Amino acid sequence: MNSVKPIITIRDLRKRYGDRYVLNGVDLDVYPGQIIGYIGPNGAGKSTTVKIMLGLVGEYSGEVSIIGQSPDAGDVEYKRRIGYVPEIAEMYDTLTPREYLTFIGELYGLSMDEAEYKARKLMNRFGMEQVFNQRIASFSKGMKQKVLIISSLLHNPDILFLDEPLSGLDANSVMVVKEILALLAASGKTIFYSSHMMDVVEKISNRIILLDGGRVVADGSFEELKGKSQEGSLEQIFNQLTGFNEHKQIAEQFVAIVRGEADV
Ligand SMILES: Nc1ncnc2c1ncn2[C@@H]1O[C@H](COP(=O)(O)OP(=O)(O)OP(=O)(O)O)[C@@H](O)[C@H]1O
Repeated sequence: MNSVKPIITIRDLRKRYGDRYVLNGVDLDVYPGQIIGYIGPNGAGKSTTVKIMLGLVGEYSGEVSIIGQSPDAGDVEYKRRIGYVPEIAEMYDTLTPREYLTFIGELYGLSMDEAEYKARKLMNRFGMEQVFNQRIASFSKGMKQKVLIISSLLHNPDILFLDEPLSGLDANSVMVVKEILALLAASGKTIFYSSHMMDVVEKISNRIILLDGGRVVADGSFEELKGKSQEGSLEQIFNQLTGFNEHKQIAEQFVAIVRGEADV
């Protein structure tokens, strides 16, 4: 790995909202071809880090370099080499996939014909040829998710940022998308995968980064993380490393309150 240059470098990244630091000195080197499972408790700072890398959040301290460029340098050229699937997407429901994907493709520098041609073919691969000209508003959650995945890949990006990309997908589609990610990584693309689905992260990532309280608290392959912990599954390792073991107690109190049985 060491002879290859990192495609993403982060040094002592800090970010605060008001008086509160949500990132407390994050250091990372990410190499081409890696599938990074980026995990951490709610509010750990995962989205904030990704948004900083995408240039969507500024006013941070430390160094961030994506494909040799700083997101806050004002140069948007590197963004053409990035794809992004947000967790909650602003999709233009009144548009059809043909209109939406052509529009996104053009934003990324494709010609209209090229974008439409590619979008149609990708939609067909997802079994959505019949709805290419239907309004997105009428789509199921999984169908919308597939359109989003296509929109992030139309321009053949080098780095892909994915936030819960399998959300809403059926079991068959999950298998297809996991395979797509593995093939993309094998061809040298870098994938930054944020998810709370530990079983999926455990299987698809070749490197797992655990963020807690705005700091990287674990970084390594699943096997390496397992070696450092007494626990077996990534879910258990996550619980251990984030110091959480009261799930039963919280659940019992919650249900007792729901049932009107306890005053906790
Ligand atoms: N625009 C903002 N203004 C103020 N605080 C914010 C803002 N954006 C994020 N935060 C805070 O920063 C912290 C980290 O948020 P972030 O969304 O990065 O967490 P996350 O790890 O992605 O969480 P989740 O797993 O729930 O998506 C949270 O405490 C959140 O409330």
